[in-house]
Amino acid sequence: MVTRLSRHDLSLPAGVRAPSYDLRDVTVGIVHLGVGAFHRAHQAVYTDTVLAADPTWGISGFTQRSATVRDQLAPQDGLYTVLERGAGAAPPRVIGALREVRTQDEDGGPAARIADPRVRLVTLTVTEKGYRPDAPAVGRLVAGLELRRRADAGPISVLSCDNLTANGATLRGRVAEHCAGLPDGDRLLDWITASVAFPSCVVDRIVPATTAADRAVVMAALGMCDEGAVVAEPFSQWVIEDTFAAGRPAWDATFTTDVAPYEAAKLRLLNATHSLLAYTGALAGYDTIAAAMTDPVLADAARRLMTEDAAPTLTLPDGFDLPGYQDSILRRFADPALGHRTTQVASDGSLKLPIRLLGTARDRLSAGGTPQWTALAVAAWMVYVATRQPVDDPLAETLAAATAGRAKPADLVDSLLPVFPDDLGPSWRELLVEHTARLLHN
Ligand SMILES: NC(=O)c1ccc[n+]([C@@H]2O[C@H](COP(=O)([O-])OP(=O)(O)OC[C@H]3O[C@@H](n4cnc5c(N)ncnc54)[C@H](O)[C@@H]3O)[C@@H](O)[C@H]2O)c1
Ligand SMILES: O=P(O)(O)OC[C@@H](O)[C@@H](O)[C@H](O)[C@H](O)CO
Repeated sequence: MVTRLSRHDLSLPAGVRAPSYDLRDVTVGIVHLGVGAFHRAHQAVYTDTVLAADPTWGISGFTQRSATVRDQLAPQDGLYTVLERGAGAAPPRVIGALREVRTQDEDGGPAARIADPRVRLVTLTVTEKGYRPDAPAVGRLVAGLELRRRADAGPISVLSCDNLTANGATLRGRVAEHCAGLPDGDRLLDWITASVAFPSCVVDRIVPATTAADRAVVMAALGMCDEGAVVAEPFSQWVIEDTFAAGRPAWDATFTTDVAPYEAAKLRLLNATHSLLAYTGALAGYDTIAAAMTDPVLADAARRLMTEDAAPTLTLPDGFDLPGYQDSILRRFADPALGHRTTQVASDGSLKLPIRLLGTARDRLSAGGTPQWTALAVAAWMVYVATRQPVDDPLAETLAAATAGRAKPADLVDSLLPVFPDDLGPSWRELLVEHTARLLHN
């Protein structure tokens, strides 16, 4: 039988990097909500790197929807491997930063941990869905902040690491809305205003869902079974607004006073293009983003979405190398090593498109421009929704009902436009109808 990765046997083969600190020295300073693949390949890696110098920033991770990740990681004492794939990949690395992994019902859940005075930071990766009013993550966070207030456990910071616009301010807004519905919500909100910081940050690393084949590669490298392994590209970036209330780890990140220019560049260039490739690629029969990038028509559309539509809307940080950034995005997408599935990136479009694409469309239209490639991406989503039922989206039922029997391009566009928060006007609708007609007749 193959041994399972655990702290009792960390005799890893040469070529596999192990934690450089003693796991027994690490105490918990961070509570993380949503222990998905991305957290394990991004924030937990940055944190792992600082633990030798400061072991007070271990992570207590709480799963949000199921016990699967707890069952994968708890028997491994929170240890797991990050396997980099693609040009310049580093050797496999075992991460020890996750010192606890629990479901939200265990040991008082995240609330009890957030009330612990040694905890000074809460981080979240709960997807775009996790910020909807019906999602539980914000309520769990607020319950923890209330317990912390009552325990007089001191200031704390809350850092959203999801792909949202102004993720810190957005989360602060959701927290305030949640407090407004509580019996003693005003008192809690006053305490939050005085004691809790919500810095914004921009996260970037492509981390596809782990497959059984990935786990087999990790097992061959480790000589041990690792149920919690994650696969990532070598590239990693984190730009963080440096406004923490109770200290922070000395992460090897970019700290700044204003993340907004970085955020717009990342969402409107990288994520928008990712969505374009996901929908047009899936409609053309490509399984992965890299396969879609082998199609010259789609690769050209990806470049032109960035250069013709998104770039003119951006105010870039000083010294930002725009052509280099755009080239690097296309190179990253084209790397076949990752196998990022078009259907994974295509999920939750009703929530992602307003964040990634509609800001560019609005800005180009109000400047008198014609955002052709942005319209192509949104039209491709519309055709995808109409032809790939059921789609993976929190509004799946609404989308199915809206598009049922809508075979004509104009009808399809009119059935789906109300899903978005803003009406961008008749010329936008016309652009969508043109692209939808072309896609439906291809
Ligand atoms: N994977 C990437 O390449 C990547 C890169 C940058 C940013 N991100 C951000 O991280 C998020 C998670 O990505 P991932 O790859 O870890 O996905 P994943 O599917 O591996 O994990 C998703 C996590 O979100 C939680 N979640 C999902 N729906 C929720 C809901 N309604 N309420 C509360 N929690 C919910 C899940 O329980 C899980 O912990 C993304 O949505 C994105 O915002 C991901
Ligand atoms: O993770 P999601 O579902 O919000 O979006 C899918 C991808 O576009 C995204 O994860 C990118 O890979 C990532 O944002 C790169 O940093």
